[in-house]
Amino acid sequence: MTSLDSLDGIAMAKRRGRRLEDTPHTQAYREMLAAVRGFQNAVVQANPSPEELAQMTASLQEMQAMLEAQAVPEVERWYGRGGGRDGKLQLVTPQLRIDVVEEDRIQAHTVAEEFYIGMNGAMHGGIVAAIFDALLGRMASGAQGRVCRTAYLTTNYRAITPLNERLDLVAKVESVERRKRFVSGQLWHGDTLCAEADALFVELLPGHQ
Ligand SMILES: CCCCCCCCCCCCCC(=O)SCCNC(=O)CCNC(=O)[C@H](O)C(C)(C)COP(=O)(O)OP(=O)(O)OC[C@H]1O[C@@H](n2cnc3c(N)ncnc32)[C@H](O)[C@@H]1OP(=O)(O)O
Repeated sequence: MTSLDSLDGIAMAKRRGRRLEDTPHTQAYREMLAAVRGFQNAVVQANPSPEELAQMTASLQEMQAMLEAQAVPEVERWYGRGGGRDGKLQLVTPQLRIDVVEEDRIQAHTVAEEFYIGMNGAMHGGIVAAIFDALLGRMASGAQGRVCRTAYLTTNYRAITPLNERLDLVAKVESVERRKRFVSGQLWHGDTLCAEADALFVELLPGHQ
């Protein structure tokens, strides 16, 4: 099964949402993902020579083939799992670290590395929105681990979001109507409000993808 073959959304989310157990093997996977993050940061900052580029491309193609030989169906993958206070094993956003979890409020922080650059030292706006999607989605899921999907997410960009600096995040449940959770969030750099978002998450019903 590939990611194109889908299970019931609730069943998939319950299996994929579990924290990845700690074994030497999964620890090695965590270390590889951390190395990929480091690599991504180096890629966006370097202009290598043609010889270096040819060498790196050949190495990457070799590594890609190793990974492709070990591909597993989505439901068995370690990527996207994790959970806990250090967030998920993923590369889409900077690592989000959850500091406080309450029933209707979450506090978290992150530091976005160079890979997430838009222009002129500012974080890419799509990444800001992706951070809110992850954090507000976590808020909507709550302690019960409700399986929700984003129906809409509106982001307002108030000031540039700097890279390589601590950013503080807060998410709140504003209201709940049946399956709908209206959630808001803010992203701060010190005393500066960089961005804020509001979103609707709808809880899935059995049988929904
Ligand atoms: C460290 C932190 C990181 C950790 C992260 C862990 C957590 C990870 C979290 C990751 C999170 C990432 C998550 C992602 O990124 S999910 C990926 C992005 N989202 C999607 O792909 C969702 C696509 N859309 C759908 O699947 C359906 O439309 C959904 C499921 C949303 C609703 O279809 P469904 O058939 O189920 O329901 P319904 O149509 O009967 O509607 C139900 C109610 O909702 C109201 N409604 C619906 N849409 C809208 C709208 N746009 N504006 C206003 N209202 C809207 C509607 O009027 C009705 O209201 P009412 O009549 O009841 O009053």
